[in-house]
Amino acid sequence: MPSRAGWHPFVWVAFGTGGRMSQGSTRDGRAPGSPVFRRGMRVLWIAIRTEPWVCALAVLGASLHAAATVGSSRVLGHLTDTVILPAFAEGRTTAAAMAAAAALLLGIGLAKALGLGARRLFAGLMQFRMQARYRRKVARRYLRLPLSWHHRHPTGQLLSNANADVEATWQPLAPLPMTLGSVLMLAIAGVAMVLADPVLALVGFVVFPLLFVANVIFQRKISPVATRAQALRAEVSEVAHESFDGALVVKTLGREDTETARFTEAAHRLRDTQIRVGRMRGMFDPVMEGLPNLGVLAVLLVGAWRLSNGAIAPGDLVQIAYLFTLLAQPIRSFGWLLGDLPRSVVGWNRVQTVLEADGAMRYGDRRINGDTRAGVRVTARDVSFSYEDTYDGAGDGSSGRDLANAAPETAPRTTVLTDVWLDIAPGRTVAVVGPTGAGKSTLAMLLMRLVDPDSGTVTHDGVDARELERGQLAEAAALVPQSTFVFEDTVRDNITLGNGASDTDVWAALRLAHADSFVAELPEGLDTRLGERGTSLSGGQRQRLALARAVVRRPRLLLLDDATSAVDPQIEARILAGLRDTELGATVVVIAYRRATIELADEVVYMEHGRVRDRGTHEELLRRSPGYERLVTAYERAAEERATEVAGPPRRAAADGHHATHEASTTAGTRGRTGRWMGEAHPGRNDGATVDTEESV
Ligand SMILES: Nc1ncnc2c1ncn2[C@@H]1O[C@H](COP(=O)(O)OP(=O)(O)OP(=O)(O)O)[C@@H](O)[C@H]1O
Repeated sequence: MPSRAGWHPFVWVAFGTGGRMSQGSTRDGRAPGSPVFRRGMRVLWIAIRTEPWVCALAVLGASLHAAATVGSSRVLGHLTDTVILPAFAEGRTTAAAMAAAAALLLGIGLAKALGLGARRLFAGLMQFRMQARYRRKVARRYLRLPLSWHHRHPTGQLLSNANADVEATWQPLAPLPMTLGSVLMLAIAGVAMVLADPVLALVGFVVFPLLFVANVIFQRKISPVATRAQALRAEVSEVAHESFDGALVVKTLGREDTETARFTEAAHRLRDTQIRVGRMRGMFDPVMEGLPNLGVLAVLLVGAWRLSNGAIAPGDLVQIAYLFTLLAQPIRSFGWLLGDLPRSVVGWNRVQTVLEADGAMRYGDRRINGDTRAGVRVTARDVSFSYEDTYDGAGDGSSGRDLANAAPETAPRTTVLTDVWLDIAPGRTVAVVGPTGAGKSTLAMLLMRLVDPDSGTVTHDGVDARELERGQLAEAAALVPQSTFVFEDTVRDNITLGNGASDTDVWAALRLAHADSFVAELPEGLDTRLGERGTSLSGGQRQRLALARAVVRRPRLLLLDDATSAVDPQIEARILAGLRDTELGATVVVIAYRRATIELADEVVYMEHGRVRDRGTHEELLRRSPGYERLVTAYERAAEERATEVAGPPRRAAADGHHATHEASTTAGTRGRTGRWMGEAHPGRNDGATVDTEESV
């Protein structure tokens, strides 16, 4: 399994599907020519349309709260004039007046509490429902997108899309009902103030627009910084994911300090940007806090003058001053909403980039013909394929080389397969052999339709793979890569992956994969839970589980991409012989690096530099293909060298030449993120994994 054609975890579940990312929105939180506010309103409108009832209930709660709040000021004004002032004037008050006042205050308090509770409850419901819905959408999309798309997007970025971006998108839903309620509150308050005293109301009408203007200025200033913070959040998650995922490499090469420094740098960049956001909020919040208080002061000054003139009653002044203090909070909710909008728009754009990505992979409505119990005839006709050169370090476009988000049709590409012709008869076992970088794994991906060819066609039982209905190939074919993915689940569920296979079928598959003996020895057999990524298993055990997972589906086409590299050569040969001889009847394509495996194949396809150089039996190729002869001899020599190096009976020892030769190849040239090792005539494999013998399990 090549490192560059690395398998994304989603592949294990999906066995491939597809699409291409569509462009159209920039990542800076603004669609071209569309201001953040308008874009943000459109995002909120989507939520309102999706959850109309929950939203209506939240707004109803907010309105009740708003009306009760304004009502409470009116009640206070009324009580000042009818209860408090007469009490001061006469030195006493009636029990009936006191009871009426208490009942009024209690009623209004209850209405406020009810409104507040409903607003909070339904606003939260709306926000979390939208988050859950979009997390689901993003995850479903990921599983449907083709491998080529996953190659172009770092896992950390995908995690960030599904978490931070979705959360940011729906963050403004929390203050939204309050803000809508505030609009109502301002309207009622405006009317109440005009009715109480038009002159004092004028003071309010000056302060409220000021608050609005302050909000707009703030939103303009904070938008680009919030956008940057959102992108940096994704970057931190990417770096963290890479460091943790590559923990083994980091530890074995003593790169802890370097990785820590890399993470710290990203974390500091995020910290600095967030501090800038905080600083802006720090400047804005006091303004928002202070303006209503200035309003209260102005109201008191003008009100005192109006009172002394006898133009208003004391209750009117109390009512308006109290309204001002009450309104400060709801008006701030405009600020919260507007403050959240830039992040929301950025998050939405990032989420949309995923949701709109559908890619070039299309499906038809045809099914694979032929006998459903026999192998599939696979052909490749004049197939060429190139990879996009897509790596973008920051993933946020900041590097200026945002190839991961460049339109696929304009991204530079490197051709790795040229004019490949293949015709594999049903039930045959074919070994694909070639130096590293020759394109063997890419060919396997094409046969599994994890990617589509640039030109030419791949057919299964005569049907163009592009015309097959979605899920057909996943049903009929299985690909087992070298590096296997194990879910943190039981052995049984790791094998069936919920396909309903019986325990008898599971054991039969385990026997075929020579995994039955070690599974039987596990503490709870099929019910044993495996650690994250199968860390409780050896490399060879994981590979055999993956093989069992594939054969339990009784595939009609089985593609083994160096799938048994960590297994003892003799067991590997026995597994392959078993696959050939069972009533499975599958067509088997095995990317092979061991002579014993190659010799078991009915036919060998020899590849070099992305082309099929020769095909025939092993003996035929040895006779007429010097490159093939050199390669197979090198495999054999390396295997012998390893065998003599390994003293005593190995428990879990490297038992063939893969390790040594692969190490030689990795030191001979480094392969960067987009590096190429086309056509190096070396036989190495296995990325340093240990090889399991039967006893080792
Ligand atoms: N996702 C990718 N993006 C870009 N280039 C890639 C990608 N995967 C593989 N390549 C390149 O395509 C070429 C063929 O790779 P491939 O993995 O198919 O070769 P291979 O014959 O299977 O090699 P190996 O024996 O090392 O596994 C190599 O040059 C490799 O660097």
